Amino acid sequence: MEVTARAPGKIILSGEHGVVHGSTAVASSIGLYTSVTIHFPSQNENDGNLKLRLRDLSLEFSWSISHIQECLKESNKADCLKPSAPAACLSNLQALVEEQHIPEAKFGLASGIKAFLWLYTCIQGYKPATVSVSSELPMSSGLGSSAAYCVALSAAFLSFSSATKLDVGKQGWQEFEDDELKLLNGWAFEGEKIIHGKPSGIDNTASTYGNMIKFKSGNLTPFTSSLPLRMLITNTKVGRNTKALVAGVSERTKRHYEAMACVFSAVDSISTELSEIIKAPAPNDIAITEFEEKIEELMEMNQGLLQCMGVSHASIETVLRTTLKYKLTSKLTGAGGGGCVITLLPTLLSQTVVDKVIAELESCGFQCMVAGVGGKGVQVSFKT
Ligand SMILES: Nc1ncnc2c1ncn2[C@@H]1O[C@H](COP(=O)(O)OP(=O)(O)OP(=O)(O)O)[C@@H](O)[C@H]1O
Ligand SMILES: C[C@@](O)(CCO)CC(=O)[O-]
Ligand SMILES: [Mg+2]
Repeated sequence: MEVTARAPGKIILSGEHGVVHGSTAVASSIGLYTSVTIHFPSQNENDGNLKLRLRDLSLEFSWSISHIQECLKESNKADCLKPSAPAACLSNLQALVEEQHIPEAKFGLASGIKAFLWLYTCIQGYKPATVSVSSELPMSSGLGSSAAYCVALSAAFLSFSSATKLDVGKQGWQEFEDDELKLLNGWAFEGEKIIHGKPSGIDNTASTYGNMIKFKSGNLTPFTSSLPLRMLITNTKVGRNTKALVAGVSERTKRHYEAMACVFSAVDSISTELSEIIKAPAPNDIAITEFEEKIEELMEMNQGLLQCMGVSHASIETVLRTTLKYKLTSKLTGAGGGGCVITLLPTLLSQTVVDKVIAELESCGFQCMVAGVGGKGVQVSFKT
């Protein structure tokens, strides 16, 4: 028996970083997924091990279940209905990861592996299994790869627990009930904390629920766009780490508290206005341009404030300058410092211009894709 869970990545249209400090932010899921399959061995296959296969990286990690149980005394007490943090056993999780000799170039994976061990043992306990992960999302690039990973892991593990009422015999993708989504989002948030340090919860919430969300201080308001929005996503391929960028903004806030409070307040107003514009009744054909120009102006203002926070990067500035040549507006998305930039593609923009701007961005070594905004959140599919 096995189950596959898939969880989407996200883009933040406005409010990243500010949201960690209490500002409103607006995010949307995108149609790129991380998938997690969990397979419980038959009696013949059972070697008493828990295995994690990261397919895209061709890496496999394996621990004997009895060894994990000995190390993680804290998760022995966990209740799958109550998401909890590994406070007292973080160093034991660290030791379980260190014994796996992760290649130095992939060192960022250590926190993801810790999150996996914590979520698995708290939700599933001490059963041998093979968990395989594959992803369409570039890792560490601002599209919420860490959140999609934590949401897909939590969904797969909870699918085989008493906490969910899914139909194991049903073919095809199925969705969770509201209370189940809340629980799995809670576990994914615990995973994100292990990876990020101090996440706001917006990324895991966007991945869990899908579509568009307004998010402030842990509170979610789902909404839909009155018009389809199309974004060009440019991956600068400059690697960065969300934890370090979030910590950098907090340091700047300590140094310049009053000034940063004003920046966060401006971010809050921009996100609130943006969500009002996007969800307002669809404009007629003449007003579409005006509607898109308002979104562009708010994106540009938000980008200016992200520069103020110190999270832009030379590669991001190159994307901004390049798209501006075509009268297009862009902003960084996610934690910044490299990673991905989004550019609104107006409805009336010709394909010739889209092709030209993509060609110019790709000639700088960047990678481009066009994404529709919104789409389904987490789903699971059983195989008997
Ligand atoms: N498919 C995956 N397999 C294993 N670990 C993953 C996977 N995807 C993400 N991770 C973990 O998440 C980390 C990247 O998270 P990080 O938050 O820095 O980037 P991001 O989530 O892509 O961007 P952002 O948070 O700005 O949206 C990786 O170093 C790894 O620990
Ligand atoms: C930078 C940040 O605001 C968004 C990362 O996608 C961090 C967070 O909210 O957890
Ligand atoms: Mg992340």
